Amino acid sequence: MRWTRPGFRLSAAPRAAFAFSTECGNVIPENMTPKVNFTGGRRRPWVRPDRELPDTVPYERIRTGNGEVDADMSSPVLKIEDLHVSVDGKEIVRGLDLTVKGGEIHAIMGPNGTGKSTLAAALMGHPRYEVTGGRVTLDGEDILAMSVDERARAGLFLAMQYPAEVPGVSNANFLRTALNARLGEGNEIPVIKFHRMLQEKMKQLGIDPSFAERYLNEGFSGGEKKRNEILQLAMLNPRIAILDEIDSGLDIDALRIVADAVNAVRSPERGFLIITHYQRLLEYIVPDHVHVMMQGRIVKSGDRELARELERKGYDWLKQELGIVDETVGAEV
Ligand SMILES: Nc1ncnc2c1ncn2[C@@H]1O[C@H](COP(=O)(O)OP(=O)(O)OP(=O)(O)O)[C@@H](O)[C@H]1O
Repeated sequence: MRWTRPGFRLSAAPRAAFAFSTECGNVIPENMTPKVNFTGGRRRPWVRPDRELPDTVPYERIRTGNGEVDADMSSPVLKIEDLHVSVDGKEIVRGLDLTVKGGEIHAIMGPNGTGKSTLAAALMGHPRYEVTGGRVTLDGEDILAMSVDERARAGLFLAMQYPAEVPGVSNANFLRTALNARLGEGNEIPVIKFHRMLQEKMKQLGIDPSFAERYLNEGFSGGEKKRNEILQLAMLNPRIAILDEIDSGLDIDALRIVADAVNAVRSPERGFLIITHYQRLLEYIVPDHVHVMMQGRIVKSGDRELARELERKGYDWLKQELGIVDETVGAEV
């Protein structure tokens, strides 16, 4: 990806790639080609139904009248098997297994420093987080073999705990670039349709229209950044959405608005992985499964009752039950 100021130019780059590369100073190749070398399974590229499809692609892309991505009508399956992730040579995620299917909401809870954000960043392909073992597939396709950009186009989305500020790139421009990259070459959304859609979603989320032309996250309050992440989710229509602490920094009303927005995009075609510290969010966004992460792996799973129990009792009872003395990833296991 390339962008310069003033009169910046931003080549095709979905949001996560952009944010990660901004954060990490990486350069994403300017001429990114759509991923079409699928060899089977249910993955499909986003091409117009009236276009000839490559031999290896068993289906067409579906597009709604208002230009929204409504790409895959199939239910996605994200499968994580024995995942190990290291940062700077230190193993943080230590053998994690999890399957998220379309229509499901999985909440991941756990004490500070147990590897939750590391898991999210590694799934999205943050270059600092090195996957040292295990397997992650989306509908059978090897996610780990894909670039950040390809993961985003395959339908993975990460709402980050600390969204990057990008001076020089307006929110609207960024979103249109990301959406067009998601739609694929030749299927770009017309400008007017895009702005209509953007205004509609901003209204739903209670975001002031002036935020469209403000630089991405620059000077946004913590809560505004989080709402903006959900705006991106609502616009990009991902298949698997990973939300890393979207509730932090939100006041009670904003929490409700954000939760309503997530509930509004809940569907059998979309799975959610929600990282949170607070049971309150899970009263609004009711999860199907709740998992507790300690020492870089899932140590207990249950339903929303588990979140309530954690709220009442804290983590100590669980540590005692499981015989865990130090839950952080720094601890020897
Ligand atoms: N980019 C990084 N550089 C160095 N260390 C890192 C990095 N990312 C994560 N870590 C380390 O990995 C460990 C787990 O961090 P992580 O942010 O994944 O935990 P978490 O469970 O999300 O914590 P919290 O609930 O506080 O957000 C911590 O010790 C942290 O310092």
